[in-house]
Amino acid sequence: MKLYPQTFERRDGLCYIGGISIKDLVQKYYTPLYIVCAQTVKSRVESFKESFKKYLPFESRIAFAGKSLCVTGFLKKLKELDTWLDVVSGGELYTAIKAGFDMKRIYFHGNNKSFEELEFAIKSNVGYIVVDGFSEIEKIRELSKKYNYIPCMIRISPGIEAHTHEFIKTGKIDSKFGFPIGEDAIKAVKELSSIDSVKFKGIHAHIGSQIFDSKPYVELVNVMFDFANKLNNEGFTLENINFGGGFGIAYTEEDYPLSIEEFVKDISLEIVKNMKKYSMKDLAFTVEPGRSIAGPSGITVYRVGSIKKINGFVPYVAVDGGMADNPRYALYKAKYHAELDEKTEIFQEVKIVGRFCESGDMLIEKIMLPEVNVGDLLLVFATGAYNYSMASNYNRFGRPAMVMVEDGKDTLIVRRETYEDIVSHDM
Ligand SMILES: Cc1ncc(COP(=O)(O)O)c(C=O)c1O
Ligand SMILES: N[C@H](CCC[C@H](N)C(=O)O)C(=O)O
Repeated sequence: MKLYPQTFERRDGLCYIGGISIKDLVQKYYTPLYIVCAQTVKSRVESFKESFKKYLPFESRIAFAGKSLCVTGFLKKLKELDTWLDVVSGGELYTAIKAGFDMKRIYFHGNNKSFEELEFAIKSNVGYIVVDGFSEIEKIRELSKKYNYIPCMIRISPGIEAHTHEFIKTGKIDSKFGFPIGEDAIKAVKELSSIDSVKFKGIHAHIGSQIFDSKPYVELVNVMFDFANKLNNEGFTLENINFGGGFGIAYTEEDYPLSIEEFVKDISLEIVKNMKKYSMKDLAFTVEPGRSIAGPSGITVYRVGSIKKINGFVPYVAVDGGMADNPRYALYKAKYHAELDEKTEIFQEVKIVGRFCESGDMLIEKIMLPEVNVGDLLLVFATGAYNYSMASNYNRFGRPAMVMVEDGKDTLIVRRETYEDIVSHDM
């Protein structure tokens, strides 16, 4: 099934991932449990790389969007796979440092970076600070008194509407992110370049997330080249154009996003056309996939703790997690696919709810499952991105553990939070 991580399989009535039975993993690490399939991560990264190699005769960079899953163990895996990285906070940057990431391969984003975060990034020698607004330019001007090399790009809002959830559209002109393309963006480049320590490196845009087709990207490539050409005409040279992330994934059988290769092909062909049209050279191109690498690599395992049947209504199946480890239904009415660990024969429609004190604490509004009993293990698929990274301690539940599996080996990359962890910040 397209929603399964690559190494997921059912054998003799049990589910396996990375060559290990989920029952065994749960015995060792309890529930809820996030499981990451390293093989899927690897093959999705390779898929980006191979596709660019095939269709783009220029340098390409795959910068993993840390916001989708930023934990040391996961970033170490990406480092092994030789990716770049996009971070949006001092905390994500610190995690990258802990993972031993090459700082030169980091893009530092954010619409309201603090002075301290900017200084931290400059001191850490990050590859690029992606400047997001005029207030940030003033912070950089101040920092230039102390530091003599500040590599900057600008984020532009390109005026492109991607068809996705309203909350995750970011390319519109009326957006909190970036400089509106046109006069403002040109003014930003001029102001930045007039600062002695600043080395202007290029332009970036991100149009939104969970996008299923390549049309808005093709439009984006054209808009970015048109703008790059304007900058060239004003005397500015660029070394990098970054098209952001947003490549959609399937959460249910009804989702049909383009494959990684299809996205990359369409983007690359448009880049090639534009390079010719404007006779440009010596440019590197970046994409920042988060969800499309981390998402399909992860599953979450819960244990069913209570079942409530109400005459004439769909039964409630409550698991030992919910909106604090996966807030995406509460935020976006996001849909997920789930299955039971040891049973496959479809039997009834149920609602999957969590254990948090909120009626909107739902994981799946409606799903057909086999007969469910208290104690069963429920697997929710495609939870690798924006689950752990958006998790909270609501109701003072600890965040679940995360384990990475590969070739029959399991590695704990996040330990389960204890009661002590939960009170550890209280004074
Ligand atoms: C600047 C930037 N790059 C990349 C991403 C990654 O998006 P996605 O996880 O949809 O690929 C986002 C948004 O999440 C973003 O804001
Ligand atoms: N930061 C991304 C969206 C992240 C969406 C993510 N939080 C989700 O759960 O889908 C953006 O602005 O395009």
